[in-house]
This record gives sequence, C-alpha cells and structure tokens, in this order.
Amino acid sequence: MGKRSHLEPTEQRPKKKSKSEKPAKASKDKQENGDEKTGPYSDSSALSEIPQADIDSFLTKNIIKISDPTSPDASQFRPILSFDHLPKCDAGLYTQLKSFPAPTPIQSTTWPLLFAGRDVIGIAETGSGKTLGFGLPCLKKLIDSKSSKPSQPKAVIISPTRELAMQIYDQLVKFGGTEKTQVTCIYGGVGKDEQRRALQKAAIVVATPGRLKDLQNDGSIDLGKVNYLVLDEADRMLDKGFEQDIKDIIKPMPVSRRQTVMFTATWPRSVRDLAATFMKTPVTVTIGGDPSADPRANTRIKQVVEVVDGREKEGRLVQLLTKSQRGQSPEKVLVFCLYKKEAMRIENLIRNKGFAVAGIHGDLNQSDRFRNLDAFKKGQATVLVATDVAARGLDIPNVKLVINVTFPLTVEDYVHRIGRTGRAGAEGLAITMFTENDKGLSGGLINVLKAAKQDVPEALLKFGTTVKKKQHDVYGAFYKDVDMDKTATKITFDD
Ligand SMILES: Nc1ncnc2c1ncn2[C@@H]1O[C@H](COP(=O)(O)OP(=O)(O)OP(=O)(O)O)[C@@H](O)[C@H]1O
Repeated sequence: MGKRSHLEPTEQRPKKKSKSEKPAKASKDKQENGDEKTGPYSDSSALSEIPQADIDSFLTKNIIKISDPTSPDASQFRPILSFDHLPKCDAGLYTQLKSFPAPTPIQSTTWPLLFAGRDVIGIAETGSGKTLGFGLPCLKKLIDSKSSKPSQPKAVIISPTRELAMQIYDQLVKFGGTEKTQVTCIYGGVGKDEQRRALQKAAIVVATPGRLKDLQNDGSIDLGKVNYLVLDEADRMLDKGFEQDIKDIIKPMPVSRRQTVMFTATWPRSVRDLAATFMKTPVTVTIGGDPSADPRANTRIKQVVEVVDGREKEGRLVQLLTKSQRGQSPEKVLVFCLYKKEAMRIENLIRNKGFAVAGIHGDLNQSDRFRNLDAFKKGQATVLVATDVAARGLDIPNVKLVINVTFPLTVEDYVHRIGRTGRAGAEGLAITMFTENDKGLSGGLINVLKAAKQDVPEALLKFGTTVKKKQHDVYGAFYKDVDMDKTATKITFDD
C-alpha cells in the first residue's frame, strides 16, 4: 500500500502510548447507545504510534479545520496519514489504492469520522479526491455489513448530473472489490426497465434526483433500509432547484437511522441551515481555509481574467484555441458557455475553424452527451464546449486550459468550472472573459482571485469590489439549461 507517507520513517519519532485497542470516543458512545449505523472504529496501532506533533503538523500544513459539535477536542479522530493506517477490511477493498502515494487531506481527515459512523460535511478544493472520501467508507460499510444478497439498497449517493453519477459509479466499481456487482447507477434520459432490473440486486445506488424520485414514486425502489446517504456537490443538491426532491427522496430514511454525508468544494451560507436539518450533529471538515469565507479556488490553477467587450469574445476565443491547438500535440481545452444556444453556436464556430471539437449540454440526448464526453476524455476531440452541466465534479484527465466564454451566474459555479483543470495535484490555467454584463459578480470574483493570490486586473476592479448577495437563488446553480431566447422560468434540471 502507499509507502510514501511524509511521516515515515516512524522509528525516528518518540513512541506514544498505543491507543489501538481503544475505540474513538464518539464511536464507542454510539455503540453503547445501540446505534445501528455506527460501526466500531479505532485507530490502527501504526496510526496510534504516530507522535501527536506529527499529527498536529499535518493538520497545520494542510490548513485543516475540524468542527465537532459533540466535542471541542476534535483530536479523538486521528487523520489516516497512510493507507497502511486503514482499518482492516476484507474483499480487496484497498487493492486499487496502491496507485496513489497517500490519502489526500480530505480523505485522511474524513475517513476515520465516516468509519466511526459520524455525519460529516467535507469541504475541500476541486480535484482533491472527495469521491473516494465518501466512496471508500461506503464500500467498507457494505462489506462489513456482510449481508449476502441485498433486497433493498443500503446506501444512496445523489449527484446533480448524469455524467457525474456515472463517474462516481465507475469509481465505486473500480474500488469495490467483490462488492462491485452490487453498485447501480440510475439517471434520467434513458429507459427505466433496465434500471429497475439492476435495482433488484443493488446495495449501493448512485443516482440523479429526478429519476430516483420517479422510481421511488412508482414503487421500483424502497429506500427504507438506507443507512448511508451522500449528497455529492452538496450545496448544489440543497439549492432551491433540488431541495424538494431531496426532501422527498430521504423521507423513508429517518435521520436517526442513516449516516448522512455531504461533500463539496464550495459551501455558501445560503445552504448551511438547510443542511443541518438533514444531519445529526455533523462534524464539519474544511481543508485549506475558513469555510465561512468566500468560495476558494484550487490554488494550483492560474486564473487569468480578461475584461472584454462582448463583441470581442469570439475572436479572442479563436486566438486562444489557435495557440493551444496548432502544435504537435493539441492541449485539452474545456470551453464554458452559459446558454445551450450559445454553446451550440460556439461549437459550430470552433468546428468551422478546423479544431477537433465536441459539445455537451442539456439539449443533446443522453447517448450523445456520454459519447461526446468520452471523445474528449480519449482525446479524439481536444476541445469540449459545455454548459454548466459539465462544471461540477467531472474528472477528465489532462485538461490544461478552461476558457470561460461567458461568466456563470454565481462565483461558486466559477470555482467549479475552473476546477476541471489542476486536478489531483496537477497545475492548470483558466482564462475568463468578463464583460460589463457580469459586473454584479466582480466583487465575488475579485475575492476568489485574491484568496488564491492571483492578479486582479484594474479593469475588473473598476466594476466594483462589493460582494452582492447571491442573486440566482432558484436557478443560479441550475444555469445550465437556461434558454437565452426564453424567459428565466424555462429551466430544466438533470433527472
Ligand atoms: N489519494 C489520492 N492520491 C492521488 N490521487 C487521488 C487520490 N484519491 C483520488 N485521487 C484522484 O484525484 C482525482 C480527483 O478526484 P475526485 O474526482 O474525487 O475530486 P473531487 O475532490 O471530488 O473534485 P470536484 O470538487 O471537482 O468534484 C481523481 O482522478 C482521483 O482518481
């Protein structure tokens, strides 16, 4: 397993009294209370022997904040600094982890909490391994439960888009060892029959909310036995567009009987109170800074903002693409538009210029969406033009450049969009065209740039530094299928 933890070699450290036999306090309390959602978890002996100073330095170096309402002393759960510190588990669950050097900070910190059965809110930058952060404990919980043939799902992971749901599914299958056959993915835009059949043997269901609700309503799925619920991209899932769906979906799984997990890179105030109503004394883990500050971009992404006249955008885009595409090996570039029609127009423009381009937006049928994304992943198309349907979560290897042709409706969305580059420790570049039309978001953008120590152009400062209250409460996060020719009520969501 991962042998390259920065804490090695351990023999140089002073020995600390082993706590390996002692379950973490919260876990122990819950077992005594007979809480069935809590499994026994205790630090491995290797982890117990790590000196506290090393743990402290890990927490400080990665700017990790752990807020546990049940205990001011968050140290009861030591971060898992190496894969060797993971609790024992059958079924080859950890085999695939060998390809990574060590857990990422969000994995290190949330895994012990999740193994111990706690509700967790995990906030960490884009591309920092949050999927395995919630995915590995989900698989372990299933394996530990030892139920041979599930008749009802035990875990549900909800994702805002179909492509992201599929990606999470793929990760669970990859890491799932022998349990992989019990994972199912359900989403809208395709037939239901096959999904209904798959649900009959599904222990873990990854789903988009609309289709999940549909199948729940027609009796194809009973969520009454779910004891592990994940809202990935949690702020999106709690935004007004999805709020009621989520409430309906979780009705059969009472908060007292389920472990609820929320992960995201952005955690706006507007969703925090609502999140609390879904959770039981959650522990909030934040990597990289204060959760109450403005949204934070991954600092390995160089952010360039160009203030332009709207009429200059297309010429500038072609210029940027010419530079990145004309060499021996064209770079992968993701181009974001706000509207579907705009995306189609820009895709045509790029195709007419002779670049290998594909598109993804809500007007395409699902098989085209998957096919085009796949072409981009494989490098058959080196430019992908997308609406914000591709802004969150998608882990596409080697995207070198993100170009925002039109600024999104919220600064959170901006952080997610540019987060499609610079993943898993890589560096990336994001170039954003900002026009006078976007000036309501200049203050928020300036704060994101400053927090990531990026240059703030004078022309952007002129638009003002005031951060306006989030304007698009209903569709700010659901921008992706706004039709520019219709009124703002014409909005559709992924189902
Ligand atoms: N411990 C690890 N070490 C190195 N790479 C990792 C590790 N865990 C996961 N990864 C890889 O990091 C990449 C990003 O992970 P993931 O997609 O889970 O990020 P994320 O934090 O969910 O991002 P986003 O906020 O954009 O959804 C993936 O390719 C994943 O395989």
